[in-house]
Amino acid sequence: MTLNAVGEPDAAAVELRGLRYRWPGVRHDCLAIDAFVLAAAERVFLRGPSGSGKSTLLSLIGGVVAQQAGELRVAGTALASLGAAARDRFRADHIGFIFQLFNLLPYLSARDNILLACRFSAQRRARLEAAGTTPAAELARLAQHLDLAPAVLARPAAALSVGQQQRVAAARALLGRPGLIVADEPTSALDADRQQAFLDLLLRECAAAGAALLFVSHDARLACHFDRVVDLAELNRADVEAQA
Ligand SMILES: Nc1ncnc2c1ncn2[C@@H]1O[C@H](COP(=O)(O)OP(=O)(O)OP(=O)(O)O)[C@@H](O)[C@H]1O
Repeated sequence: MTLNAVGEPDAAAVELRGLRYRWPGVRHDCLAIDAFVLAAAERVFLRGPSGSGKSTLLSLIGGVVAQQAGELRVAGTALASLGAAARDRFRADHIGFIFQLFNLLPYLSARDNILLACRFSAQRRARLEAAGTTPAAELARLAQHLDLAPAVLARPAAALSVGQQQRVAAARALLGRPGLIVADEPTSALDADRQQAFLDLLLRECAAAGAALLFVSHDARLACHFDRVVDLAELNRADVEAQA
């Protein structure tokens, strides 16, 4: 358990109860989860067969889609109490997403891609200010840890290698110290050595920022680096076979 500035336990990074979700036009629930908690600063490896609902769960946690039943809290806030625009703002403030294909803006420089995280979130900027730093200084610190040289930061995202894009996506997720980092198969495009190096960096930065990490991967070799392994096929009571 982690304590906040006034010595109280931090709210769980994610807390869900009785969650159900059915994609529009589909006859079966995609997700039916009785309970799942990701504690503040906890690191969970989420696995499950293809089609078991991992990306759907991440979309719900990120407020990209809205749950149809049950309770879903992120950093203590019930997402059902927020409209779509407020969920977008909440995501920008509190969640750093790293996607499988990184979702960088190709014509913006690596530096501007990373700074976007703070441009869209006053809370991220405020957290850095409270820590006595600035987005530019924090970017420089992260870039050094993530082995992104100034010449690389100046290049358009479209001109970066896959490994560089991945580290830029990680810096963008981490900038402004959100309490939750969500990573959807971020290592699938890398060879084994670079997967391990990237995971080490991500775990170190999450620990330094006190951020919880929800990491989706098919690669069981990475699971030993996490506090807990969760198998969505066991957690999810929806009839996934019926959806196939
Ligand atoms: N936009 C959508 N509309 C309708 N059905 C969807 C949509 N997105 C996903 N699904 C369905 O929801 C189920 C779960 O998909 P999801 O992408 O969450 O699985 P996953 O565990 O992330 O799979 P993978 O490991 O292959 O990425 C699948 O049956 C899929 O076809």
